[in-house]
Amino acid sequence: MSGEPMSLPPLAELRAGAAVVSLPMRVRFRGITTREVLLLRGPAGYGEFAPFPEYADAEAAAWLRSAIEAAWLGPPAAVRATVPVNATVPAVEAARVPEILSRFPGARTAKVKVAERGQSLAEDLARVAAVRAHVEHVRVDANGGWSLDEAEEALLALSSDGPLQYAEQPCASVQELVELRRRLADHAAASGRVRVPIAADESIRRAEDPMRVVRAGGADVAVVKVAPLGGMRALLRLAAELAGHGVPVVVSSALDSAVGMGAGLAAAAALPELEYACGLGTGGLFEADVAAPRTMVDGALPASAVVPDPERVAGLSASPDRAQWWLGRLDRCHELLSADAE
Ligand SMILES: O=C(O)CCC(=O)c1ccccc1C(=O)O
Ligand SMILES: [Mg+2]
Repeated sequence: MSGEPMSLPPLAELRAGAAVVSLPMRVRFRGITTREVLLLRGPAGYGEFAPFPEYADAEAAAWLRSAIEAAWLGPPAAVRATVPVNATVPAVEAARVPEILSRFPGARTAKVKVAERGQSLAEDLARVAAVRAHVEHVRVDANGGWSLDEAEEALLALSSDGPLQYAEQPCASVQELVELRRRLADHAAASGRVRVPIAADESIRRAEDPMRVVRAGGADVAVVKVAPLGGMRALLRLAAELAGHGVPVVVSSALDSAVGMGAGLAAAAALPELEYACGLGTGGLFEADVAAPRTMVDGALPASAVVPDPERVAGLSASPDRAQWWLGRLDRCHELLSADAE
């Protein structure tokens, strides 16, 4: 299924190089304030196994495949040394926008979270306006939080005083994305303005998903993440297939630690075409990380791997019961991958 033959290391080898950390976040994001990560050490470097806790083992197994690729095989050949990234602005009040943007020095693109549960369109409009005052290209991410009608209304309002680069997952289902894209095309034709492009994120989790949403006519752009897709090489194969359909990709993080970010940056650095800034700048959302933060220069990050700092890793160690939980998950996902390989 993964294409590239890569033999599965024995479980004992994975366990020997495993460390579980818990990273504190500066702001609540995706409903969480700490991010747990299991680091793996292999002959080619480090890998990150960090599926969100609520994911089932079958889905989490793809993340393990990705971690093993990073630590046992290493990155694919790069065609660029640095990767432009976007600022990621959580659903904070507009007054906090300058403080958030200051963590992304030189970024010319910002992604703004919208449609947060319990918030209003007025708050989204204020947050996006505050971002527009500082950043050239603005995209929004609703995480599927709008109904079709809400998305139509919100996107027209949010693009009334400046273009949106795209709207990421405005509605939850592929069908809604298709219909929204149609409605937005009608508005564009009637107003003479450009249509707001749609990017699919949550609609793309497994390797077969992106082609499904693209064929249905639900996406102009594909948000792709290394770990859920099963690794850097799996992402590159997908990007090539999408390029054949005229759909560019945006490589993003899944709130990765500095190690996991290395895999995203390496995949982005290996893409033949890179049209958009990548969502790989979220390291700044952590209060502490397993390695010194990469330095963002002119809105870009170096694509090189980092080595976790043992002192930081020790200081960020998860509690013994959380570490046990992660090791149990590692065992189960390893078992799933070995059944797959038979
Ligand atoms: O794309 C970015 O700018 C950062 C990554 C990001 O937003 C994200 C991180 C973890 C989980 C979900 C998402 C998301 O894109 O919705
Ligand atoms: Mg998203």
